[in-house]
Amino acid sequence: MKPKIIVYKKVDQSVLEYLQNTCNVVYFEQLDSLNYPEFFQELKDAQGILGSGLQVNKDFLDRAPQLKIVCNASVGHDNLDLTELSKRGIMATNTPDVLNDTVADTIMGLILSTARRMPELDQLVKAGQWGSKNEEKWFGLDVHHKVLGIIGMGGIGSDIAKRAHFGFDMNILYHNRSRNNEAEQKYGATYCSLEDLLRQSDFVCLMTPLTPQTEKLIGKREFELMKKTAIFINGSRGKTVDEEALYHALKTGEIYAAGLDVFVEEPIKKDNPLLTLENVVTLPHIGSATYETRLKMAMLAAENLVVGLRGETPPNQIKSGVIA
Ligand SMILES: NC(=O)C1=CN([C@@H]2O[C@H](COP(=O)(O)OP(=O)(O)OC[C@H]3O[C@@H](n4cnc5c(N)ncnc54)[C@H](OP(=O)(O)O)[C@@H]3O)[C@@H](O)[C@H]2O)C=CC1
Ligand SMILES: O=CC(=O)O
Repeated sequence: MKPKIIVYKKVDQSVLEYLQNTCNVVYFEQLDSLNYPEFFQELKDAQGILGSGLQVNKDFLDRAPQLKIVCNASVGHDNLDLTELSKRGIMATNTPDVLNDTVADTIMGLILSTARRMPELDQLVKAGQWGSKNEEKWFGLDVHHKVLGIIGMGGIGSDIAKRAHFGFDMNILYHNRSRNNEAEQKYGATYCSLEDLLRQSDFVCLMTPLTPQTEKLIGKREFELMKKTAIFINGSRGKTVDEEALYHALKTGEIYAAGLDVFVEEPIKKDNPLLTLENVVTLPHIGSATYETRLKMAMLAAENLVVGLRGETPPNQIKSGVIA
């Protein structure tokens, strides 16, 4: 008999067909309060789940006694309690690398749109406020030849560095817990302490995973260390930043602007004060969201699931109990 699995996010038909070759697939295009009861009913005898974002913790796993594998269609896996999964002998997988270029493109978009204030000026033009020829108040900041500090020079960070180095002649600083020799050699990236990076960078780009060590990694003190003309970009997870401190830094001119793809609460609440600021460019967590890349991620997650349920080691197994 084919093992029962649940896919809990919208995926391409080709991914479903691939999974259906070896699995009995229960498909939820998306989960909401209406179909949660049905989802948890199905979970009781499911051996695998595939999707992204569900908090897979002790309570969840208590409701999934047959589970053998949890496949994130994302590279981030802060939604998974790896210790609890490991205790129960349940495999966990993610989808690294296939999204690096796409996320790096998004980050470059945030860098350019914050520095050159594109969304703000777009609104102005559409509102019929392009009164005079060219106003100094529309000026922004250069990107080329500036210093880009990348906190989290991993797969995505390296692809951001590549674009910034070859495309924009930027000087790259980075901070990790360990050195990234490849980024140093290929993109001339210079390793430095977090403090030095914050002081020297024109653009500070946060690209670490969310872990206990990176939660609120950037807060009041870190914004104080940044240049007044610094632009802060967050492509990691909302909780890596103290959002109140970020609001204060933007509101008081401690930093120039921010480009944010991720937030503490997603979807962001309408009354979040960050949304009142002109010097913030927001995106709805769409770093990897192109048709091509989302298909690759879903297919990779499906391959991990099929291999894992065959009793073999999936290509992107996350080390048990290890946080990033
Ligand atoms: N906005 C979006 O749509 C997307 C967001 N993401 C987020 O980006 C994150 C990174 O993805 P990816 O590049 O593939 O991951 P990688 O594991 O390839 O890179 C992560 C980097 O962060 C560094 N890092 C980890 N912990 C710390 C720390 N405490 N202090 C400083 N550096 C640290 C690591 O280096 P070292 O181990 O040496 O410290 C590594 O270089 C994901 O976990 C996810 O949260 C990913 C995809 C899309
Ligand atoms: O946020 C997206 C991811 O892949 O992680």
